[in-house]
Amino acid sequence: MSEAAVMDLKKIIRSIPDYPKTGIIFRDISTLIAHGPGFRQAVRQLAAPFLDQKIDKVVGIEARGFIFGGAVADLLGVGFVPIRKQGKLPGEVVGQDYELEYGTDRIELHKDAIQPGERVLLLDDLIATGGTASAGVDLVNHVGGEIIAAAFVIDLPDLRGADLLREKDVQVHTLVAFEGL
Ligand SMILES: O=P(O)(O)OC[C@H]1O[C@H](OP(=O)(O)OP(=O)(O)O)[C@H](O)[C@@H]1O
Ligand SMILES: Nc1ncnc2[nH]cnc12
Repeated sequence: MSEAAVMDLKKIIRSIPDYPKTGIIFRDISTLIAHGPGFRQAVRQLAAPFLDQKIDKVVGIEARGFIFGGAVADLLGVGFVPIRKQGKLPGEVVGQDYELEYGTDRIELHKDAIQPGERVLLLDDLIATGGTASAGVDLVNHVGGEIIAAAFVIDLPDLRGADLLREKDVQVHTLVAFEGL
């Protein structure tokens, strides 16, 4: 990073209690991405461990993973591939069901978006239970990509999602952690 002061990104992320339901504290990255220097720092910190890792593709998970994934792909000088919620991608897809901290869902990936053997960095804003990211890893593996790592701005360690990924031998990179739900 340049001479610019290093910011505490945690202070720029807004926390909203009882959203989307009672008991959940929503960690809202909209305040971070609206903060120019904070957003830039987050993108640079997400990409930093991977500058020399010969990444071929960044895969970002809808919707908030697109914001960071697109910027990190640009910084690494590689292509960006979206994983989207069911029914949004127009080409032939592979899909995976998964459980969320607050519900269930299905995500999809274009079958031809990643070539066999390509080195993939998975990106999302936040890891909670790890259900979403784990499904994303499975999709990338299914089309023959090699997951090099998964990177997130926010870790909710009490929900053990990062541990789940590590148990699947995925390297995990996170920038800030919020204890509790
Ligand atoms: O680790 P997990 O328990 O799976 O939760 C993390 C996921 O939940 C949020 O996305 P959400 O499904 O709310 O979608 P959005 O980005 O479209 O708001 C977040 O952006 C992650 O993708
Ligand atoms: N607590 C939380 N805040 C923001 N996004 C989330 N996705 C899953 N859990 C979340």
